[in-house]
Amino acid sequence: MASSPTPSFSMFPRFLSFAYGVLIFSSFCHCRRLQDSLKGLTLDSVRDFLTREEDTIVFSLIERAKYPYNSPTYDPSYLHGKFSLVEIFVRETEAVQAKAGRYQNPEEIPFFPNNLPLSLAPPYKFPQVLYPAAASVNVTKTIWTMYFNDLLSLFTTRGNDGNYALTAASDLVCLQALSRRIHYGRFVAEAKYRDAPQDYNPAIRAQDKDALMKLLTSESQEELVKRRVKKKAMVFGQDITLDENDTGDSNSNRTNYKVDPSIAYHLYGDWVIPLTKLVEVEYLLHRLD
Ligand SMILES: O=C(O)C(=O)C[C@]1(C(=O)O)C=C[C@@H](O)C=C1
Repeated sequence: MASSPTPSFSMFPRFLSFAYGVLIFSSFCHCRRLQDSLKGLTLDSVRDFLTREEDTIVFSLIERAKYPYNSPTYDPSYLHGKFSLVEIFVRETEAVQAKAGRYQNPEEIPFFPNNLPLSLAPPYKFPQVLYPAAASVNVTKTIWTMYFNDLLSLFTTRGNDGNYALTAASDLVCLQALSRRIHYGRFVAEAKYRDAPQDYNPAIRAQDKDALMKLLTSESQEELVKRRVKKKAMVFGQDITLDENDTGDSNSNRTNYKVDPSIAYHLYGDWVIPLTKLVEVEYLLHRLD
């Protein structure tokens, strides 16, 4: 029977040059992937993402508005413990989602990152387009407080229907959509910086937040975003009724909306856009670290 050749020391130089070749090739591929992903990061592409995210946010608000405010969901005394039902729901769901690999994606940031279990999913090579020293900008605490203290009562009716678990589940979908949109400000800032580093560098070196805010602000774009979100709330949230002979082609009965479109407009103008800009500024402050 032929025996397999035992590796001899004389094979090591060949093995080493092979391994070295693999290393060079894989870092070449990595660089190519990085370059490709950076090429894909343009102001248009990040704005496309923000536009698509509006759909998710508007639909999530419409879903949450199915239930009244349901205050026991937010009151720790309802469960006789330290945490409210919604907080427990978010913590536990994030743990399951962490195991499923959700937070491998740099676009996703958990509200409760401490003690999250490791991902069971094999690592996926998400494009690493963010500047590492700036990538950790995090405003989840502000989003959490804003959502429960300011937003919720604006688009839910008063009252209580006992659907606290469903309420918490819908809150989580809203929170995750808002957080993804707002933290996407890191990608917007990176795209803007790459477009014109010479414009941003002096303000970054001076750590001048006001100058950065001025540089990245486009009032016309903000107005366009707010008007589009308002329209989405009108189109996605209208009550659809069919008369007997209605073919479904007409545009009648557009007066009842599940979420008031002007609230969607103000939600963006007063919270979503300002927080996205805050993330952009914080990101840029660390862009030369
Ligand atoms: O589209 C941009 O340029 C962004 O920076 C995003 C955004 C927004 O949050 O929608 C924020 C700041 C700008 O003033 C305009 C819009």
